[in-house]
Amino acid sequence: MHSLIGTRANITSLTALHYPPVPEHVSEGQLRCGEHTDFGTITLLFQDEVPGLEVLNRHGRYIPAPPLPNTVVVNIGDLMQRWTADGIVSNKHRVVLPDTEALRKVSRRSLAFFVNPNDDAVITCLDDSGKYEPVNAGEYVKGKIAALTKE
Ligand SMILES: O=C(O)CCC(=O)C(=O)O
Ligand SMILES: [Fe+2]
Repeated sequence: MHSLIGTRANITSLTALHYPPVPEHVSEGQLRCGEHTDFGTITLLFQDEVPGLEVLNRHGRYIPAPPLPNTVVVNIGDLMQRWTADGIVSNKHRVVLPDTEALRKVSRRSLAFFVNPNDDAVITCLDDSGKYEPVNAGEYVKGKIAALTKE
């Protein structure tokens, strides 16, 4: 399913994210990265030392996932949720602005390794429950990315 990582037939990507210092005046509720789920299989997220990442827990409350030394955050993607028929859930997450003046003055950097199945993979529920319609992985993820850039 992931055998073609590194070729044009699989859109797994390593993305370098840069959040510039926070301007002095920001709108109410301004975020560095809005609430979302990732789309593919799993995401490996490497954060620098600037906090802000939050994950939604099962009680519907956002909790911080602060940077810890030598620690990688693993987010589950939507295709993994479909594959496992909700056995593993793609968790919502977001990046908020830091509380302190000092941390607002510095950039935040992270590296996200978005792991995706091969473009031609068909993702069906592994338990044969049919809870989700089979989807073509490439079309699914590319469609979600296209919808993002339309917003
Ligand atoms: O920068 C981060 O810590 C999170 C980024 C993220 O969730 C994403 O790009 O999907
Ligand atoms: Fe994400």
